[in-house]
Amino acid sequence: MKTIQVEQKKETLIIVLNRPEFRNAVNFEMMDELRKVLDQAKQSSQIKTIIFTGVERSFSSGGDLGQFHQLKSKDEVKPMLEKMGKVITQIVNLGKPTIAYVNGYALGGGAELAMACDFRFISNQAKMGFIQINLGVTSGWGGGTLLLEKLGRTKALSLLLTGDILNNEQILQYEIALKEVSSFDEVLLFADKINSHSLESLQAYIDLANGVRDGRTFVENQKKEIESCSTLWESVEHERAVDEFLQKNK
Ligand SMILES: CCC(=O)SCCNC(=O)CCNC(=O)[C@H](O)C(C)(C)COP(=O)(O)OP(=O)(O)OC[C@H]1O[C@@H](n2cnc3c(N)ncnc32)[C@H](O)[C@@H]1OP(=O)(O)O
Repeated sequence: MKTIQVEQKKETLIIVLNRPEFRNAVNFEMMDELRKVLDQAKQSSQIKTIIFTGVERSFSSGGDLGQFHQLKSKDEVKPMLEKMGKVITQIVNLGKPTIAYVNGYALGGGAELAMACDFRFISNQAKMGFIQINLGVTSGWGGGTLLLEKLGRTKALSLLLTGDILNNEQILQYEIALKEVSSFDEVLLFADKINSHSLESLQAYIDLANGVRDGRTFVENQKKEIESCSTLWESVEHERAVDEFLQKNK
């Protein structure tokens, strides 16, 4: 892969955006490579959690302005937005837990990518901004909608309408990130903790969360819970865990 590095550590797939000379800006090639690797991650029974991060001092500086500024008309730019929009949808509907480790700048489309993940961890160097409005446009990959969904109207609009760039402390105040960490290992530990559970139970919870996001009714989602809980009841993990508890308390 030319624009991303991909490494599997136990049951976690780590995708590192790797265009340091452009502060990890997303270009067409990166979109293709992300699409391919995410397809594989979705299918693989060996991968439970996916982490996105960037090389050096940046998570991602957003869309590649050099490449995309050549797209002048609405008809030219729309396919680019749709292409990356599909990658964002792929992440959002991956059916497995996803984490963004924001290790530096996440600007414009870079912030949209980070918002596509279930969790965001940050370093003390993290800076996030929906700066599209400063360039006279809006978010265009779905990240504005994700920000509104995750932060609520007031907080999200305050970022989208001002184009402000938040530092690490402000990112935490806005509750955009779960935690600031001092090293990537802490993010891996969180992933390992998730991965200690069965893929089926992780997928069931992700499906439940997506059901709430997509406006499934309570009764529809409750049916999903009854289905997943009763299916997992028959699993070896459940049998063993309850046996252990009962033995311990004899
Ligand atoms: C899809 C729509 C969108 O995403 S709109 C948002 C687009 N993104 C931006 O406007 C952010 C542009 N970049 C920056 O503000 C800065 O580069 C940030 C990320 C703050 C890093 O600053 P700093 O560490 O000082 O690096 P620098 O500006 O000297 O950049 C180094 C080289 O990287 C390049 N670069 C940076 N960002 C992009 C980008 N988004 N697209 C294309 N190239 C980018 C710079 O041009 C610079 O290149 P060079 O070394 O001068 O040849």
